Amino acid sequence: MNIKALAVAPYPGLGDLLKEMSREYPQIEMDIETADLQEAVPIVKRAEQKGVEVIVSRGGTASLIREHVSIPVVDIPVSGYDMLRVLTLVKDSNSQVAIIGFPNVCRGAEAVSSLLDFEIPVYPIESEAEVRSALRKAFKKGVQIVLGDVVTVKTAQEMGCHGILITSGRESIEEAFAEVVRVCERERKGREIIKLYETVLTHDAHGIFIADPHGVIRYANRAAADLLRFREDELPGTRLNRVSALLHDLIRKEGAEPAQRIKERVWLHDQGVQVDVVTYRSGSESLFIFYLEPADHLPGRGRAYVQDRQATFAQIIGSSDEIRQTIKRAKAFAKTDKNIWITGEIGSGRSLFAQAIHSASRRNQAAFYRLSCGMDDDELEGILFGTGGEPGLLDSPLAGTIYLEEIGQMSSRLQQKLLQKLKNGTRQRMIVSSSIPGMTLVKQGKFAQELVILLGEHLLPVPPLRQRAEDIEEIARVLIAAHNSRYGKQIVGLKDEILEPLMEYPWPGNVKELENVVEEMLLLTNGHYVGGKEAEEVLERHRSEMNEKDSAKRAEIDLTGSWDEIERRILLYILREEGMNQSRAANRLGINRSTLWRKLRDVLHNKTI
Ligand SMILES: Nc1ncnc2c1ncn2[C@@H]1O[C@H](COP(=O)(O)OP(=O)(O)OP(=O)(O)O)[C@@H](O)[C@H]1O
Repeated sequence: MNIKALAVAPYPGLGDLLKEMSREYPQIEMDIETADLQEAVPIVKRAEQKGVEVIVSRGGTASLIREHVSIPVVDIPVSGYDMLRVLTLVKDSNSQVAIIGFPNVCRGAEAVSSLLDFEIPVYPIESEAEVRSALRKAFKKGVQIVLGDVVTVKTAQEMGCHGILITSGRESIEEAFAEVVRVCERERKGREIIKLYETVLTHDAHGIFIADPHGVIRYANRAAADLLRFREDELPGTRLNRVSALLHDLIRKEGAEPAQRIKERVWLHDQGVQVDVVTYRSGSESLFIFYLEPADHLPGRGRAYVQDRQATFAQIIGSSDEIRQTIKRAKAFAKTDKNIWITGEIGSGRSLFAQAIHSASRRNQAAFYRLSCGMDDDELEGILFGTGGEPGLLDSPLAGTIYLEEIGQMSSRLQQKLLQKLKNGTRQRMIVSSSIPGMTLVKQGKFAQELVILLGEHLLPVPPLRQRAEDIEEIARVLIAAHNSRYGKQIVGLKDEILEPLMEYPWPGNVKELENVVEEMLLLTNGHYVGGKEAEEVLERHRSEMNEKDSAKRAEIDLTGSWDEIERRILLYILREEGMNQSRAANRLGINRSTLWRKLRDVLHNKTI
């Protein structure tokens, strides 16, 4: 094996000896530099960058180098022979002698001097800064000759005293060369083992990553990077809270109870994940090893609606003051962990706001569950509170935010149960929506006041579309762009003559209704602009349907006329009842969404109606 080494000799004579002796070790490719203490630092840093595997130096210079490089540093010892040589030299001198030096120099000095029956005081030092005061102490005691390292000798001479360098002889250098070979073999074996472990970890199907107590990721394998949606090389050095606030919370928990092994199920992006955190103690430091395993079966999934991709504030379109103020409030609420009560008309974007708040909150790595309180009471109870031993959403660590739509429809029995649960504390943030404000529901005797207070820690009224008519054009443009690609159209905008009636229409179904109107208009448009007769007719139909709404409500469904007319009334009645939500209407009618759309289109095309 060929070893790339650098020797830093603190005094020139050592450099010469190293050069001469390195010829006897052809496997060590050794560069030799002469530098003492600080002078050595830039030299060794450069050498490390160039791929030098080991550094050889002596005494204080070796110790200093060790602080600045991560490769091994071999210390040329001061052997018993070296001590013997120098002590023999000064033994018969009439002057008082002392040794001042780093531990490697002092080591053995006492043993050798006592063998020679030559009492010699020893002043050990740990750093260059201590040399002067050690010398002063020695001079006070009448010392005239000081034996030591380069720095000791230089300083003694500066202070007007004799200094004799304790040099390292051939035996010490042989010892150092043998150590270079041993250290390199050990390092290479260590590197091989690390490589082997890294290969195993890289190919492990589990996501594995390691974080330090400050939450900085030290290592991450490929599977972890995939689950966390980062590049493998981006993760080391990144703070865990930037990657996932939820996982970061786990180590905060682990930090509090270090003996425990943590097992949690969390929601990372669109994936349920089983997380195990093991604490590894390395010296005084604790490292957290995370094992991530994708978990396919998530409680509540399927029964409650878990949104995989969350909407964000960027998707809320509009530049009216009303919508801007609402977004501003909602963004401020997102920063807190308090429950939010959203009021607003059907289709006004309450659910969009709930999702955007979740996405901007610290819970965004956990799931957003959306449930309608209009569903069967027992089913809602099962999902929220658990059934058959399976925990409910309110006890599931997976749910970050639970959004309950139309909370006003919740039965008083479930209201009481939810109230009890909230009083005992839940892990989830609750967002609820209603068309009627909470306190009005209380006055109507439909809702428990205490629950309104607990769920409405923050109140977010979402304005109806008619109060922000200036947003209509902007929303319509985005809808047109989306539908163009869906229906293969090349529509580029709205004609001015349709914009005014669109802005004047009161939009009882709000943005949801606007979505339907624009979709209908677009389907009937053959040119490049939405407008003209067909578009006006679509709007006219909506207007007359809206006018019919009151009478239809009074008379329920008018059963006069042809079957087509009755079917059309039923379809529109159900659609309106479901807030113009086609999926829910189709569900209620027991037909699929495309059949509903086809029926609506036929009805709309039928000019006889
Ligand atoms: N400001 C907006 N910008 C863009 N799209 C919007 C905006 N507000 C609402 N929408 C869209 O309108 C539709 C209805 O919104 P959403 O479902 O959030 O309303 P809702 O008040 O929760 O009503 P519902 O209870 O009927 O679902 C959704 O497709 C939503 O993406």
